[in-house]
Parts: sequence; C-alpha cells; structure tokens
Amino acid sequence: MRFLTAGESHGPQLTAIIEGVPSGFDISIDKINQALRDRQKGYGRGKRMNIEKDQVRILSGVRFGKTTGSPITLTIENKDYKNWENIMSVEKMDLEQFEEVKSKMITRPRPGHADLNGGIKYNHHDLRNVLERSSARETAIRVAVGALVKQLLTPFGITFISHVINIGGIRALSYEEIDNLSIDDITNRIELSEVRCIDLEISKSMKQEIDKAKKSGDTLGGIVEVVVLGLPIGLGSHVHWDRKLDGKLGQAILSIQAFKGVEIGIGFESANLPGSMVHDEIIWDDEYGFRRSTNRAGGLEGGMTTGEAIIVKGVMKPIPTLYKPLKSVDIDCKESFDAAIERSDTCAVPAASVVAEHAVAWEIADSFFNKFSGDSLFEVTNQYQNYIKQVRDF
Ligand SMILES: Cc1cc2nc3c(=O)[nH]c(=O)nc-3n(C[C@H](O)[C@H](O)[C@H](O)COP(=O)(O)O)c2cc1C
Ligand SMILES: C=C(O[C@@H]1CC(C(=O)O)=C[C@@H](OP(=O)(O)O)[C@H]1O)C(=O)O
Repeated sequence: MRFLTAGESHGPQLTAIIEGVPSGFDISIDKINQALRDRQKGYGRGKRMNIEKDQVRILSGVRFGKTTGSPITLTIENKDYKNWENIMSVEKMDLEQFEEVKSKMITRPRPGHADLNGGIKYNHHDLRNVLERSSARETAIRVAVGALVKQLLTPFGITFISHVINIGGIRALSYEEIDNLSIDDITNRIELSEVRCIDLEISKSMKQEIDKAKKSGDTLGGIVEVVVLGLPIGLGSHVHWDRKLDGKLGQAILSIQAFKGVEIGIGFESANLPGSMVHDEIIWDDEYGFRRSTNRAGGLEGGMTTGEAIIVKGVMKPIPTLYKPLKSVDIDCKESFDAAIERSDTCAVPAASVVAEHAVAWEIADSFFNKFSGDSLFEVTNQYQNYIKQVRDF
C-alpha cells in the first residue's frame, strides 16, 4: 500500500489518496471522525482548534461502506480557509491584494520550524510558502489515513493504544509499568484525561505545567507511547534493511512534525544493562504457542514482530513558535529581530499521541498486507488463517 497527502494549512482542504487497499473491508466514517476529534481535543492547543471541526469525506474507493479495491480518496476541509482566501489564492496576485498578502508575509524565520531551510531551499522570500505545508495541520489527514487502515486490521484482532507519558518533564507510567488495569480501564482513563495520560492525578500536574508555560510565552514537548496488540509473529522481515518493521516505525514516528527521538521497547535503557536483563526468554504456552516471559524488546526482534505487544515511544520537542520569541534574522535586511509569531499551540503532545498511533497503524497495516497480500478480504483472510495454522503447528 502507499499514500500521498496534499494540502496547505490555510488552503481549502487536505487530501490523501491511498492505493493498494483490498476489497470487501468494512469502513466506518464515524470511526475516522472519532480519531479526528481525539486529535483535536488535547489540552494545550491554540485557537485554531476552535475553528476547525475536522470531518473526513471519502470521495472514492468505498461503496456502501465497503472498500472496492480502487484508490481511496479522503479529504478534510480547512474551515479557517474562509479567513485566508485572499492570502492563499491560486490566482496571480493583483495590486489590491498586495497589502493584505504583505501583512501575512513571514521574513523572520522561527528557530525550530522549517521556515529558514525551506525558504533557502525553495528560494521563497515569503516564508509562508514553507510554513503552509510544513505545518502539522497535515497530521489531520494522516490520522484519517491511519484511522481508515486500522479498520482493515480489525477482522484480525489487531488493536492500538496511544497515550502521553511525559509533558515538560512531568512523567507518567508507561504501558509496561501499569499493573492491574484492563485494556478497557486504560482506554477509559485516556479518554477522560485532557492530556491523554492514564494517571488522572498526573494529568492535572501536566495541565498545570502547560498553563505555566503558556503564561510565560513558552512551549512544552514530551513523550508519547503507542502500543499495538494482537499481532501475529513475523510481520516485517530480517532480509532487507527497508523491510525491517522497527526501521519503518522509526521513520513513521520521526516523520511527525517536531518528533526528534524514537524508542522501541526498553530502547535507550538497554545501554545500561547486561544482555541477561535485556533479552526476553522464550517460553512455550500450550494455548498460544511460542511466547516471551518479558517484553523488553517491545515486540520486535530482527525487524519482525515477536507476537508480543509492539511498544514504541516518540519524543516531541517543544513547539517552535514562541510568544516570547527567540532571536532570528530578517531574511531581507539581514538584521537581528525577534522571530515571527504565528498563532500557535503551547503544547501539542496529547494531539501528537493520536498522530503517532495512526502513523504506526499505517506501518503495521502496510506490513500486514505485504505478508498477507491479496485483492480481497476473502483472499487475505485465507492467507492469514493458513499462516496462523502454520505458526501453531511449527
Ligand atoms: C499536532 C502538532 C501540532 C503542532 N503545532 C505547532 C504550532 O502550533 N506551532 C508551531 O510552531 N509548531 C507546531 N508543531 C510543530 C511544527 O510543525 C514542527 O516543529 C515544524 O514543522 C518543524 O519540523 P521539525 O520540528 O520536525 O523539525 C506541531 C506539531 C504537531 C505534531
Ligand atoms: C492546524 C493545526 O495545527 C497547527 C500546526 C502548526 C504548525 O506550525 O505546525 C501551527 C498552528 O497553525 P495555525 O497558526 O493555523 O493555528 C497549529 O494550529 C492542526 O493540528 O490541525
């Protein structure tokens, strides 16, 4: 499977085309819209989220609620476009527009954003041309894509959880450290927390930290965790660098705006431990077959799933646009100024946890349909069931 997205932050809409989805799978628009709502509602976001009411439209590839095997086109309207029509026009600029366009021109690149590198690379002297596409507005359509392909995995019992385990240094337990909570309890708590954190007391401290940062014109980053349950052994492959699922998940997470680190299983901590405390012993379970007594590897060995939960964390840096800006240089006169201020979030880690979940979902779905390839649900299901039997009898 593959997909492309298009669209500017303040343009008319975001679009995605997904290719390679087999036929016969149930698709619920409500489920995609629920994921879009989850992405929008995290605490710490700026005023833009009051304007947008993200809802997907499916323009091709689905008929009467089922995939047809044809390319699937998704769109999300940018409600804010009506306030930017003149500034984002595709027509040649006329003189009357000039003053308005000039008022929104960006010439003082924000440290930490794509402005300066993108401006130099594409030879733009209005850095808005860079900002519009580098903006994480694009994550809305990526979530829609992920929420669609997640539904292709439902018949095979594969499910996803995402949550926040750190905001600005306020830490919460990660999935492996949580005892005595059912998956339903975990998901209910994430739903209830405005920062998508399982611990509701820590959620309060995280919110306070966000309020503090906002008051001082600053921003915060953090850590998100994505957990994938119900995977068979053997998605991904050890035979080529670009088929290794851990590598693909790394790319998926690091492709999200502002993500600067990724960790699988105990990841960085394994540098401090001997092998006996890092690797997961292999056991035989009469009901499940081969299993691991622990899951420090985070569900991946040799670029392939082990059958245990995939556990992947991503580190998000603080938002680059600061209301108390850092120093920058005006690209025209080359003098030092405060960086540009564009309406902005204080902390988007809760929103980004939803984005990370859906970016991971894409990679899992892609690996799943690589392994169990077929043009229809029927064909894929046959392949899947044969393989599960093969694994059971191994
Ligand atoms: C959900 C989400 C919301 C974001 N909101 C903002 C924002 O309001 N202001 C901002 O300057 N950056 C925001 N960012 C981060 C920038 O888009 C990102 O830092 C920028 O594109 C540069 O890319 P890089 O940080 O990956 O190098 C957001 C990122 C995400 C994932
Ligand atoms: C629009 C979204 O996020 C935007 C991401 C973003 C950035 O620079 O990445 C900057 C802000 O854009 P604006 O200036 O229009 O408010 C965020 O609101 C979204 O997540 O849907």
